[in-house]
Amino acid sequence: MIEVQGFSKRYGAHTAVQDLSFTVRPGAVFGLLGSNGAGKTTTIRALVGLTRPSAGTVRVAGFDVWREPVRAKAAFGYIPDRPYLYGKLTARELLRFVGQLYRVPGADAAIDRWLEFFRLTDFGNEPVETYSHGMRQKVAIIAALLPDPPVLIVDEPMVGLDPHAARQVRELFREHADRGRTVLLTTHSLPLAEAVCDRLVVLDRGRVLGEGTMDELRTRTGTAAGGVHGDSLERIFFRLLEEEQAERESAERLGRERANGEA
Ligand SMILES: Nc1ncnc2c1ncn2[C@@H]1O[C@H](COP(=O)(O)OP(=O)(O)OP(=O)(O)O)[C@@H](O)[C@H]1O
Repeated sequence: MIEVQGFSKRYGAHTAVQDLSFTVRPGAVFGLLGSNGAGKTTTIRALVGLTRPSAGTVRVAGFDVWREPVRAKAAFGYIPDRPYLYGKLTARELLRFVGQLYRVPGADAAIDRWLEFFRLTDFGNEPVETYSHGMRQKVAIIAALLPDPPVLIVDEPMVGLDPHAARQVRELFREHADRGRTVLLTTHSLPLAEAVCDRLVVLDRGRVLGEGTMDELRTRTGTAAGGVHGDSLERIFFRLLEEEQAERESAERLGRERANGEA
């Protein structure tokens, strides 16, 4: 379970996220979508204990991440958008280290299975610094999933992955949730979000433009009819952005008219 209540983050005068609330229940994959700079990574960083909220609370598995960090952190796996991995360690050494940290029973056998799954077996004893971007991403994904965490928090999982691995990862997230676990992910891949997410929130400039299931968002934006297969979320996404822009322009126009009237 993930609970975000009234979360805001300010950097000086700039508000990166404004009053964001959502809940992700066990069994669900929840997608956090939005344009560049919308506030997705900021939200994820608050949830994993890297960015302190300016206001509001963030809870994982029932624990406030900032009041009970150790208990909260034991409950989630985190796949960052730019994973930091100890480059001098081999993938096996690094993953054994993670296994020991989380006291994963039978970690060695599980690591072998994971390396095989991601076609990394032949590279398992090579230092991670020699890995390609996609191979590192796979190691970061294994590190997060090895302890089989109740909550999985993922920032841009598909960057650098080949199509085969991208499909494997998409299925892994779905299976993780289907086993009663909680998955939160951010992505720019609308097809991924549409295929795997049960609920979505669309952010722009730190504010929520829309939240709900695909069906709820279709109804809310009136995008149910037409289009080609698989483009639903794209149409929803652009409709929400258009609505927001129209509202902003109308508010600005009103402001100008008032100012002119008073002058
Ligand atoms: N450490 C920081 N100091 C100042 N401003 C920051 C900091 N981190 C993020 N921001 C600002 O907060 C806003 C949200 O950034 P964030 O990284 O959360 O966006 P994002 O939705 O993840 O974008 P992207 O899709 O490009 O990764 C941006 O305007 C960014 O410039």
